[in-house]
Amino acid sequence: GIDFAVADLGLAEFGRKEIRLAEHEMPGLMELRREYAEARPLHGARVAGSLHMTVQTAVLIETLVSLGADVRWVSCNIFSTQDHAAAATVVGPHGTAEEPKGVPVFAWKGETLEEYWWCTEQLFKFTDEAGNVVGPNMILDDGGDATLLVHKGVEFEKTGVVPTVEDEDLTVSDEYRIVLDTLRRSLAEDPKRWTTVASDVRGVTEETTTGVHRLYQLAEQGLLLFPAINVNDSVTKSKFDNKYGIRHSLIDGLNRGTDVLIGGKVAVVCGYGDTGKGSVEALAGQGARVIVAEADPICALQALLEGHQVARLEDVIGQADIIITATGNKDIVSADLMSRTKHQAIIANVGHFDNEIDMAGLGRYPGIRRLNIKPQVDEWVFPDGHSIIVLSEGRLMNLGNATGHPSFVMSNSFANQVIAQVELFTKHEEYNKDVYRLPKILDEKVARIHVQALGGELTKLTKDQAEYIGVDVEGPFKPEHYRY
Ligand SMILES: O=C(Nc1ccc2nc(N3CCOCC3)sc2c1)c1ccc(CN2C(=O)C=NC2=O)cc1
Repeated sequence: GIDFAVADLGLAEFGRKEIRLAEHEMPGLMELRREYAEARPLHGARVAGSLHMTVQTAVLIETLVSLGADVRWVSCNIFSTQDHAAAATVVGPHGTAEEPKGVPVFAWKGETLEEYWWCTEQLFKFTDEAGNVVGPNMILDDGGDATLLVHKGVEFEKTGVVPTVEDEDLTVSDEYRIVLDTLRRSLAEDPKRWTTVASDVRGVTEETTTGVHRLYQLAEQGLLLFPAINVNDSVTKSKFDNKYGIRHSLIDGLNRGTDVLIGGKVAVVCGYGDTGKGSVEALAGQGARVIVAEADPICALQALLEGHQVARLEDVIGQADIIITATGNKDIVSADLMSRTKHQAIIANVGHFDNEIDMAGLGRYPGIRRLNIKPQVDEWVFPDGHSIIVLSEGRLMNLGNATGHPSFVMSNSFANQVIAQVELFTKHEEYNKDVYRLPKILDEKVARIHVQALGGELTKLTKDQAEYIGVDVEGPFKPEHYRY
């Protein structure tokens, strides 16, 4: 039997139903299963995955398995696991709760940090045919925690010492102390463990900006232990996540959270990058009058040419019925600004991190009262009696008040992941210990599959036309620096 740690295998039946529905909305992954079914290019791959254990991720996992991979999985966030998806992934399409035949998953919603890092450590305990514990030879990462554990492990094996952090050394986070304790324990068991793991790993494919940033830092310091593919910067990943994912789930989150009519209202969107563009389009589509706040003159000009007023947040906050932050920056909406909103104005964040809205400052505002309406929806009442409705406690509301990106959007992201896993596993000799993006032709391949799935008919260039613009008939159609 397989090893695993999930909340409740009894949820597997529900999870399997939602996985089946999601497969229909994830044509990218299902097409890759068909295309690679024969070749099984990931036969022999042992993939350690650290990525939100959701219904969509279950489809990704089962795609890797159908391409021949052996997989172990954890979530990369202590709250993001959908327990029914985790259960269904362990049971598998042909197993039962009594006799699971799926994939070892170590994830449940609401893990403590100690549990989170214990789960992550389980990723590295594959067993080979002879029943020996072996490590992965591929990593699929989101945020870089699996990659971090290997790199820190190797670093401490080199010196033979895992630093003990003196309690008064407050600069070190509690989480880092947990990582050190995890490594100290594992080094005591086997002082060469992580060096062995690292030597087996052919490469890592990374999902998000945070993880990609960490990889570039390791590469710059010459510390990267294996090649990495930056999946985040595939056009069919980040632009689609940010623009089309948010365009869908911003409205979903607002409706589930407040059921407020958006038509006829004034919405202020801070930030007009891909996420802001998706947010503005969705709100304008519902009949809101949208005002954009932007620091970048190019993005601001784009907003104006789309017919939206561009103003400073502090000048228009009093007119706003709905305030959305999508800047990827911090300290966008202060408590003082929130004290000047209309009564029952709604504020929500869909930006990169959780620090766009100053929740700490709001909690310290003199005389403020917090009234919880329902999970992820709070009314904060100011001394003057007016209130503001805050969604997801200022954190990403598309996750807290809705269900994240829709399956079709994740199909694009995860098709890039599968292609990147196949690329690194089968051609790892062609890669140095550096960070790479997928070639544009593969980005286009992901797009082709999804165009076809939506019934689009691509126009074929004649040889003459292709030569005229200096491209191959089959692509790539744009230069590397092209901005879509
Ligand atoms: O982060 C994700 N999800 C998440 C869900 C709930 C949640 N609750 C939280 N808290 C904070 C403390 O107080 C209690 C509540 S944090 C948190 C995070 C997440 C990101 C990307 C994808 C990628 N993705 C999709 O978007 C769709 N399918 C996917 O795999 C998923 C989840």
